[in-house]
Amino acid sequence: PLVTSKEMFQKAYEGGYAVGAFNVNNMEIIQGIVEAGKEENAPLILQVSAGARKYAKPVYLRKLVEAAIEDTGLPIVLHLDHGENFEICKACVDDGFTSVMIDGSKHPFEENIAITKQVVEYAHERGVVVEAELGKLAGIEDNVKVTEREATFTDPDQAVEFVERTGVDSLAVAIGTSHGAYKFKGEPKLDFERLEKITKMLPGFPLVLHGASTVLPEFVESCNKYGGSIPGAKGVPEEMLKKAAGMGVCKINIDTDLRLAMTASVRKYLAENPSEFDPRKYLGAGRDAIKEMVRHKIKNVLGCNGK
Ligand SMILES: O=C(COP(=O)(O)O)NO
Ligand SMILES: [Ca+2]
Ligand code: NA
Ligand SMILES: [Zn+2]
Repeated sequence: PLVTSKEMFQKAYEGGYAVGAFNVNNMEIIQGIVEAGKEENAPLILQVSAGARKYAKPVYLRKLVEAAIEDTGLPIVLHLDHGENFEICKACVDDGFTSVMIDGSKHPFEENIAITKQVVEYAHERGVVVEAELGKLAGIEDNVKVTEREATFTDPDQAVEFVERTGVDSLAVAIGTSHGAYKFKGEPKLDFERLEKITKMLPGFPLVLHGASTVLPEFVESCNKYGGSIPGAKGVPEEMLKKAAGMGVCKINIDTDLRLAMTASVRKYLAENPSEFDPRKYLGAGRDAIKEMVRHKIKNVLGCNGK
């Protein structure tokens, strides 16, 4: 059924595991993810960004998610990822989403609180849960000195005040991750002391980890081998994700690993089958790769299989 993440996160928190939040843009991506969830009997969060709504049109994504629920009977959350303003959050609440993120992290603290409260009020009245964000995800570690970079991370004391004043249901925290395939220049590192402190100060409160793709080497190598060029791509080691899942993190966002699984497989298929031109062949190969990757994440990283 279509569900909110309320119970999902409570169970995840108590069970010391996390639920996967996978970005969706088309049929094959959704099918790959949902097939994996079915095989592992896992709850799923299918998240739609503003870009996905523009690419596929809201109605197609909504109907595809409805189809996934009808086809599998899994508990599935339809979530808006990185809602930039009240309007898009409202549109998704009105559109039947069960969860929305209002990403006010680029605003000053008080503005972030104000816009988040506005979304919480509208969403809660309609039984929809809200994710917000405090702190800025680090950009690529270019010439930003560590101290400056740390300054953009989530402040634990502010997090407590933010949650109390907004009534938000979950909070995305910045502890060193960033979006995309180039997360670290040097050794991957997350600020677990900070995560520990936030977890202790907000016991039982669900935290969300963005920018959590591992940037799986097998797909990076395959992309580069079959005509791609993504040198130096690097993500979050799976051991770190497991550690975070055992703490207050209940939702782990994965988009880049989906993109790499699809892209690596399509490149490989086309390179190995030059005379093939049936989209079902190469999109099917991408779908299979996504399914296997998501199964691996559910079983070996998130721990939400059979939950
Ligand atoms: O946070 C994410 C995805 O992050 P990745 O780029 O690491 O998959 N979406 O909101
Ligand atoms: Ca943000
Ligand atoms: Na957890
Ligand atoms: Zn994100």
